[in-house]
Amino acid sequence: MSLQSLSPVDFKSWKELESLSKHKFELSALFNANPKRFQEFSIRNEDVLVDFSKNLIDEEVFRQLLKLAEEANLKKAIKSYFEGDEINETEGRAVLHTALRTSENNSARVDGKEVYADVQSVLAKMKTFADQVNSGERTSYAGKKFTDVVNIGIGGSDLGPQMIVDALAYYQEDIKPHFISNVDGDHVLETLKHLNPETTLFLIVSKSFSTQETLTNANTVRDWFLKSATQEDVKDNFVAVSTNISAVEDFGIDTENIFPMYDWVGGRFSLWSAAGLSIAVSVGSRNFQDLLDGAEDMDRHFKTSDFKDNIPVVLALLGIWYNNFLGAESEAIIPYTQYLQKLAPYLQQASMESNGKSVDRAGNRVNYQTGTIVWGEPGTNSQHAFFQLIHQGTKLIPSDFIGFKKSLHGNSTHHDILMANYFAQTEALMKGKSSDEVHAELKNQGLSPEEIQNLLPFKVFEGNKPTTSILIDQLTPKSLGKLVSMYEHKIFVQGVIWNIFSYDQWGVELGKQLAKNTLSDILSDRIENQHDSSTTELLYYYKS
Ligand SMILES: O=P(O)(O)OC[C@H]1O[C@](O)(CO)[C@@H](O)[C@@H]1O
Repeated sequence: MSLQSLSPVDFKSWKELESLSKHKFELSALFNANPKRFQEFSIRNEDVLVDFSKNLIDEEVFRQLLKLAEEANLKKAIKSYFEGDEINETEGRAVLHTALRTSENNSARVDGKEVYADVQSVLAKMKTFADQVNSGERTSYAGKKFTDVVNIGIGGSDLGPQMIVDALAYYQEDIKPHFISNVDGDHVLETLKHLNPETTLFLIVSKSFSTQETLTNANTVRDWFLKSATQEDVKDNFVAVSTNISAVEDFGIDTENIFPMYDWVGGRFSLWSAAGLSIAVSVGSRNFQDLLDGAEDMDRHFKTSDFKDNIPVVLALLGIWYNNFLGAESEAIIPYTQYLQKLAPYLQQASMESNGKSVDRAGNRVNYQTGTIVWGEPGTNSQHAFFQLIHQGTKLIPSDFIGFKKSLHGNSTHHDILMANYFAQTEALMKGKSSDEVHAELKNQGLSPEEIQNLLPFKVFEGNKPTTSILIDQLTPKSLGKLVSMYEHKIFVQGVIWNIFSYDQWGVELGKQLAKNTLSDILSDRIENQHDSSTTELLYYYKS
């Protein structure tokens, strides 16, 4: 069953929201008017607290946003998503990354076909592999314990695993992880410079096994490896993760060393699959399972909670409110932990490759905004980089502040300072600083009335900047699984309401095609392909 094609602009709630968006939402006034605002606009789910009370909404806006979800038939869509219907219609596929972490009824069905046993057997193979590598039972061609593992992949075959491995560095095994994604030879050679072929394990991850960057990098790495080893040794140090088994075999990888992926798991949602082998190897199979369990907890919450108490649904609706009604173009992700420094780049692909669409499910050009621009950096670094613009610039940038009650290494002096900044920033963004306050402050500093007048406009903070505080007990594999799953479902909900197909990515194809022609022009004596004059001149300049 496919998702229905309903344009959101035709919904009654959409029109209501349009007229509500003309109101002024003063956060301080809203808090003063409702002493229970925090209680009403926050959701607690086990170790996760989401406080969305510092958003530019009142009770009526929230009610209409929830209605919007109802009118978009979200309930039915969630059912189709979890039941493995072919909701990725343009590619004729189900979207079932959730099946990779389900334990419910020992069952997962894709278009009516039971896949649970197969998923579990791949997972078991991954865990055994990771355990054997980490215990030293599985050695390199030289009979040595692996000291390094290199993931070669790009996009979803890199960003998710890399983000998780980085985020869980505290839980890391002895083996050192590396990631090669860009087809930038300098980066490949820079990485190889520090590696010993006798103790390095290579994981080639490519769902299609046809991605130019990954295959080029894999070939370069294999050539480097063969300078010290033989073709026969490839089977001990190279492993592949792919749906394209025959292409992997052609590359020379032993059938035993192939971990399958599924076409019903999109690349950008594949970290839970064998594409996450670098995670299982880096942090161990137990932690990988905890990651899956955490994601499943959030899946359950998403599937069963009323929309008003449903974290992914509420986050998605807030995003739609800012994007479609208040004119925001982007949203910032600000984790208050360095471990999550790759979260924003990961979410950029997950969100922007999914919802960066301008054609609705009926094939018509949409007449409303869709996917937002996602960006961010960890606090407090971001405070010293781009917070000036969030505080005093002209753009509306709703921001997610992700913080943890406890640090991992237990240094409370640092953690309290870090979290003081987390709380202070959301408060400062909301409250701002009025001209009266600035006036009093400058007067106290002994400035003359004229000096005060000159300086005052620059020191005023308008405030009223929206933030959502996501406060989690501690960064563990389980809580991380929950956090990632939460954002995955937020993306799904937004796609349903925007009436777009979130799970294809045709928009990346054109550049790939042109790059092939351009490469042939670079490699041949003459430029044979038709280009615009700018590109032609640039190519001549490059070749000269
Ligand atoms: O795993 P593959 O097939 O090499 O693809 C890598 C990435 O390329 C894309 O198809 C496009 O960028 C992504 O969706 C995907 O994650």
